[in-house]
Amino acid sequence: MADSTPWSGARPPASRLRAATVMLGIAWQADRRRAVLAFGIFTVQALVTASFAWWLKLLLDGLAAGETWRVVAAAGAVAACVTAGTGLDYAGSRVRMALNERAHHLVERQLAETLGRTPTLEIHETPEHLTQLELLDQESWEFGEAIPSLVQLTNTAVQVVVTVVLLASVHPLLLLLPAFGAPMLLLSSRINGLYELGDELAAAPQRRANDLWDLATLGDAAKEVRLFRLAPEILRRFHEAHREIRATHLRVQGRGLALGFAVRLAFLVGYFGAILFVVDQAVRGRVSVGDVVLTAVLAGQVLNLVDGSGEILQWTLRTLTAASRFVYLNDVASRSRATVDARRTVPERLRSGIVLDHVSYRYPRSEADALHDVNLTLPAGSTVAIVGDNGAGKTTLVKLLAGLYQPTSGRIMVDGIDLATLDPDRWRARVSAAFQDFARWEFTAGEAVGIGDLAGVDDRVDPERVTAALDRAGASDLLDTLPRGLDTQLGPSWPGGIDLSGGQWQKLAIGRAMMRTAPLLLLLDEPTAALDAETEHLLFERWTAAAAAVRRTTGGVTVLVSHRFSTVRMADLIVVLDRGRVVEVGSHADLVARRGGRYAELFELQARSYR
Ligand SMILES: Nc1ncnc2c1ncn2[C@@H]1O[C@H](COP(=O)(O)OP(=O)(O)OP(=O)(O)O)[C@@H](O)[C@H]1O
Repeated sequence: MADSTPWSGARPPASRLRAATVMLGIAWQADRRRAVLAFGIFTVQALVTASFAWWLKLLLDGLAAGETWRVVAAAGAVAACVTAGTGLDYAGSRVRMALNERAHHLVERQLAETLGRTPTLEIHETPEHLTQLELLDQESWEFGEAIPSLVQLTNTAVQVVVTVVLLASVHPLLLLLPAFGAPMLLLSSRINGLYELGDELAAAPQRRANDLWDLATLGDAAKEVRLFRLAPEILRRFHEAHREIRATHLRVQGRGLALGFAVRLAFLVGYFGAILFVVDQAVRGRVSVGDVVLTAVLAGQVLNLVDGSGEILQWTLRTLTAASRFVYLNDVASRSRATVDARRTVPERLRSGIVLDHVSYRYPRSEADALHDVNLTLPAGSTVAIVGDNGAGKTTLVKLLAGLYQPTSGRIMVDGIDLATLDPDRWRARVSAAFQDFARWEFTAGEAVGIGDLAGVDDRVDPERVTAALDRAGASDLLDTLPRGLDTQLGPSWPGGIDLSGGQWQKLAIGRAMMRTAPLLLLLDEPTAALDAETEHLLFERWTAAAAAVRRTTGGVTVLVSHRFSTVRMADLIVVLDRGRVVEVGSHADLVARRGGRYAELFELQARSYR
C-alpha cells in the first residue's frame, strides 16, 4: 500500500495557488456566459437570504405597533424573498450543473492532450503518477465547482457580515454566537485532509478492484475465467479489495466524522444559549418580539452559514487538490520534454547510424537495471536482430530506441545527436513499430491500418496507401476475408462489427507499421509471434527486399526481436542480450562459429528441436 501514498492528504501534489489559477482558468474557459450567470445568481441569492430575517422582524414589529403600511410592505418583501429564493435556487442549480458538465469535459480533453503529449510511458508506469491520474479521473468533474465555490465563498462572507450587523443590532452579546461556529470552520480543512488521505490510501485496493471488475465483466479474460472456473476466485478477491477500501475509509475518515460531530455539538450549545438569552431579554421588555424572531432566524442562518462555509471550504479544498493533481501531471508531461533542444532537427537520412553509449535503464521502483551499460552500434541501412531469453531486456531496448523511455544513464546517439535532445514527435514521425502486445483498434479495417501514418493525408485514411502497406506486410489475403474490405468495422461489440483471429489482428498491426515507407528506424518487436515460423520468415524476407532500396537512400535501420533463428539469421547484425547486458554481437556466421557462445548454444537447441 505504501506505493500509493506519495504525500499526506494535507499536502497537495502541486502548489494550491497555481492549482487555483489553473482551475479558475479552466472553469472560465469552459463556459464564460454561465460563469457570469452563476456569479449573478449566487450574489442575489446571498442578499435575499440575508435580508429575509430583517423583513420578518419588520413585519412582526409592524403588527405589534399596528402600522398597516409597514406590515403590508414587509409582508410583500417576505413573499418576494421566498419566491426569489426558490427561483434562484432552481436557476442556480441548473447553471451549476451545466457549468460542471462543461468544465468536466474540458478537463478530460486537456488531460487526454497532456497524456498524448507525454513522449515517454513514465506516467503509466510510475505508481505515484498513476495514483494521481486515477484520482483525478474520479475527481475531474469537480473543476466545474470552481466558479460556484468561489462565488459562494465570497457571498458567504458578505452574508456573514450582514448577519453579524443584524445580531449586534439586537444585542452585542449575540456576537458570541458566530464564535461557537469557529471550531467548525477552523477544523474543516483538517477534516477535508482526512477525506483526501482516505482516498489516497484506498487508491491501490481501488485499482485492484477495478482490474478485477474488468476481468469479471469484459471479454478479454472471458475464456480463461470460464475454463479455469475463476469467477468465484475473482469475486473473492473483489470482495477483499472492497473490504480493504471500506476499512481504509472507515479508519481515516472515521476520525473526520467524530471531529465533525463534536464541533456541531459545540455550536448547538451556543445556538440554544442565544435563543434563551434573547427570550429572557424580551420577557424583561428590553427587546421586541420581532427581535426574538430575528435572532431565532439569524441563529438558524448562522448554523447554515458556518456549516455551509465549512462545506464550501471543504469542496474548494477538494477541488483545489483535484486541480493540483492536474498541474502535477502537466508538470510530469513537461519534464519528460525538458531535455529537448528546439534547435536540433531529426536528420533527413541516417549517415552513420544509431549508437548506444553506456546505456542503462531501470524501471521506476525497480531494484535492478533492466538494461545495464549497453554499448552498441546499429549501422545505417542495416537490419539488426535482438535475441535473448525471456526478460533479457529486448523490449526495453526497443522502447528506448523509440524514445518511449529515457535512459537512466548513458546516451542514445542518432548520427551523433543525443536522442534526448530531439523533439519526440519529430523523431516518432520517422520511426515505425509493431509490438507483440499491439493494440486492437476497433475502427474500420482501413482505419486500423491507416492510422500508422496519418501525417500528410489530412488525417484521413488513404485506401491506396493502406492496401500497399498491407501488401508490404504480406497481409493482402486478409482483405479477401473481410466482408466489406477496408470498410469492415472491427470489433464484435459494434453494430456490424466482426472479430478477427489473433494472427489476423497481428497482420493488421504489421500493416500499420508498414504505412511509413521510409522510416529511419523500423522496430519489429516479435510482431509475428501469433504467426507460424514460415510466415514470419517469408514476411521478413519480403520486408527486407522491399525496404532494401529505401534503406539505401534513407540509411534506415530495422530492428527485429524474434525467438526464431530462421528469421534472425537473415539479419546483418545479431545482438545477444542476457539479463540486461550485451553478451555477443556479430553476424549469424560469426556467432555460430563461436564455440561455447550463447548464440551458438541457443541456435543449436532450436535446430535440434526441428530435426
Ligand atoms: N513496466 C515494467 N516495470 C518494471 N519492470 C519491468 C517492466 N517491463 C519489464 N520489466 C522488467 O525488465 C526486464 C526486461 O524486460 P523486457 O520486457 O525488456 O524483456 P524481454 O527480453 O523483451 O522479454 P520477453 O522475451 O519475455 O518479451 C524484466 O526483468 C522485466 O521483469
